[in-house]
Amino acid sequence: MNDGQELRVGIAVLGTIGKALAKAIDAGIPGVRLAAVAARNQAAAEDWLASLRHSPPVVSFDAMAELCDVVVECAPAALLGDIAAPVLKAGKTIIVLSCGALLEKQELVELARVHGGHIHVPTGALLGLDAVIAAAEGHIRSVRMITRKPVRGLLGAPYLAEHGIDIDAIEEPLRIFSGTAREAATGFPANLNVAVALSLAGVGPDDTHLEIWADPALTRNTHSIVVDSDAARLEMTIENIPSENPKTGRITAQSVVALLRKFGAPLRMGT
Ligand SMILES: NC(=O)C1=CN([C@@H]2O[C@H](COP(=O)(O)OP(=O)(O)OC[C@H]3O[C@@H](n4cnc5c(N)ncnc54)[C@H](O)[C@@H]3O)[C@@H](O)[C@H]2O)C=CC1
Ligand SMILES: O=C([O-])CC(=O)C(=O)O
Repeated sequence: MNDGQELRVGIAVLGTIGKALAKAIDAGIPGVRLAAVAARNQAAAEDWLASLRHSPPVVSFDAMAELCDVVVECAPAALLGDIAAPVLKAGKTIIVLSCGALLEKQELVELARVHGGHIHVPTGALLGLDAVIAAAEGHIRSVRMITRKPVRGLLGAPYLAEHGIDIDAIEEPLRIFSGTAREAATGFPANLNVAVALSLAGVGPDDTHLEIWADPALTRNTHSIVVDSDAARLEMTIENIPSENPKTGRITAQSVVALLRKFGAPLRMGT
C-alpha cells in the first residue's frame, strides 16, 4: 500500500469483467482507488474511462505494476504471464481470473515466492471455495463437477474443433467432455476457469473430475459440485446469469469487488 494506506488497484484489461470492475471501484469501495488500466486500444479505453468520475491513466502492463498495489488480471488467458510477471517481480499482488492458465505458468508461483508477491484466485464464477479449502486441511476423497452451459457459452472452445464436435444445431443436452480439470483448462481456456479454481482449492487439477454439457434449453451457466471428505460432504450448485460475454457469469466481477472490499474491511468474512 502507499503512504495513505489506500489500495491502488490496476485493471488489466478493459473487457466485460474489467469494465464492470472499473465502474464498481469508481462508484466507491472504501480504501480502494482505481490507479491504472491497461488496454489494447488506448484511445478507445480513454474514451470509455472518460465517463467515470475519476478516470485513471491507460498504461502498459509494466507501468501498471509500478503504479498499483494490486492488479486484477481479467484478460484473455494467453496474456496472463505478461500481466502477472511484472506485478510479482515488484512484490505485489495479482488477482487472477484466467486461472486455467496458471497450470501452464507455474513459474509465476515461484516468482511470487522469490519476490514476496501474491497470486490470489478469487471464487469468481464459482461457489464454496472456502469450504473446499477447509476440507483440504483434512482428507478429501473425491471432487466431481458437472458444468452445463447454453450453447453460446461454449462456442469457440478449442476442444470442440479438435474433436470435431458441432454443437451449433443440437436440440438435446449433449455431454461434450469428461475428464480432469487440467484437460479442461487446455480444451476450454475461456470457459472453464472455475474447474481449475476448484481443483487448486481442493485435490489438484489431475484428480478433479469434470463433465461439460452443452444444453440448448439452458439460459444460465450452471456448475454443480460434489466433494466428499473426512470432515464433510458438500453438494453445491450455482446458476450464473451470463454477462454481455455469454461465457462469463455476471457474478464474476462481483466476486472481485467483494474481495477488494475485504482488503480494507475491519470485519472480513470467509476463509
Ligand atoms: N475465474 C473465473 O471464475 C472466471 C474467469 N473468467 C476469465 O476472465 C477473463 C476475462 O473475461 P471477460 O472479461 O469476460 O473477457 P472479455 O472477452 O469480455 O474481455 C477480454 C478483453 O481483452 C481484450 N484483449 C484481447 N487481446 C488483447 C491484448 N493482446 N491486449 C490487451 N487486451 C486484449 C479484448 O478486446 C477484450 O476487451 C477470461 O480469461 C475469462 O476466461 C471469466 C469468467 C469467470
Ligand atoms: O468458468 C468460467 O470461466 C466462467 C463460467 O463458467 C461462468 O461464468 O459460469
